[in-house]
Amino acid sequence: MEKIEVTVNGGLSVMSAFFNGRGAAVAMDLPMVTTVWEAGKSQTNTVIQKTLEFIDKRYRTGMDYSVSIKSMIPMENGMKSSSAMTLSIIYALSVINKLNLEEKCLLRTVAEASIYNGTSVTGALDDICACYFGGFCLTDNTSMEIIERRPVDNDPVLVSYSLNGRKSGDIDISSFALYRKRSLEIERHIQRGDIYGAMVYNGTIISAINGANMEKVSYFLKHGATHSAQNGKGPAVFAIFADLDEMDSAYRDFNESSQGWGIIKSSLTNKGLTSRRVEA
Ligand SMILES: Nc1ncnc2c1ncn2[C@@H]1O[C@H](COP(=O)(O)OP(=O)(O)O)[C@@H](O)[C@H]1O
Ligand SMILES: O=C(O)C1=C[C@@H](OP(=O)(O)O)[C@@H](O)[C@H](O)C1
Repeated sequence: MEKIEVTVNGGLSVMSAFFNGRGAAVAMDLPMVTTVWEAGKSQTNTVIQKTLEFIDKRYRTGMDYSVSIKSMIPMENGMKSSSAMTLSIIYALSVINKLNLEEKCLLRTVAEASIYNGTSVTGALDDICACYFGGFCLTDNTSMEIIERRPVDNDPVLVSYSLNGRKSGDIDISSFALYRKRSLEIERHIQRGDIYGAMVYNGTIISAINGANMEKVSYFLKHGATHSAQNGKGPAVFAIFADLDEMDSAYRDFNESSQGWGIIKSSLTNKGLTSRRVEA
């Protein structure tokens, strides 16, 4: 039996689309490997079932599928696990069913499915693009258009993530409208090419709305991070270092000082989606 295996990476938020529909994200080397094959219905979570249901309704695929996911991306921490998952499943289904979706149509379909399966408010096209293409991606999630893509340097990054996540689909974005003007400053950082500055300001504004785990930010800053803040809606906190020795010691010392939190050492990446056929 033929199976389709899809690999995509997670990422970080640069500008959350909750303010005005425009969002930006950057890919990070943190792979999720998803395998999909035609089979009787398997035990999956509701989100996966809803994703399969969306594609069946739209393209009348009329088959049952099994999905297996091996992921390095912590869930519900703003690290793009749901976009990676929805993209991978839909990409695999499009190959299996020979849907021949052109790129733009594929990405929009994934965004619509992300709203349908309850993991996204705006469709999160920014996150889907970063997972699909790699690098930096700025999108308008209201018109479902890609505004800009840029390659990134493979800078190393530490991310502290919470074992008690925060689901994007549950976020009430009504209060974000009050901060719309402030979010224009995030865009100015992006226009100047200051991605890390944008990430810090984005995380800082959302922390002002939802609260943040500031002790994690201060931990990283004290250990030499040049930039640290909540990663978008969080609760994960990212940290960028200029000095790799300082970064290593922040990584090493972390475990002893934290309960209910994990730490990941990774780097930004320009790697996009890859797929291959595998035999069962
Ligand atoms: N490895 C996985 N296996 C199954 N479902 C997953 C996996 N990763 C993410 N998900 C789904 O995506 C949801 C997380 O979505 P979301 O709150 O948007 O988190 P994130 O900020 O990581 O994108 C999870 O609750 C789960 O339904
Ligand atoms: O639900 C959504 O529409 C979004 C969720 C957020 O991503 P995460 O789910 O990764 O936090 C945000 O960064 C993105 O711009 C839009």
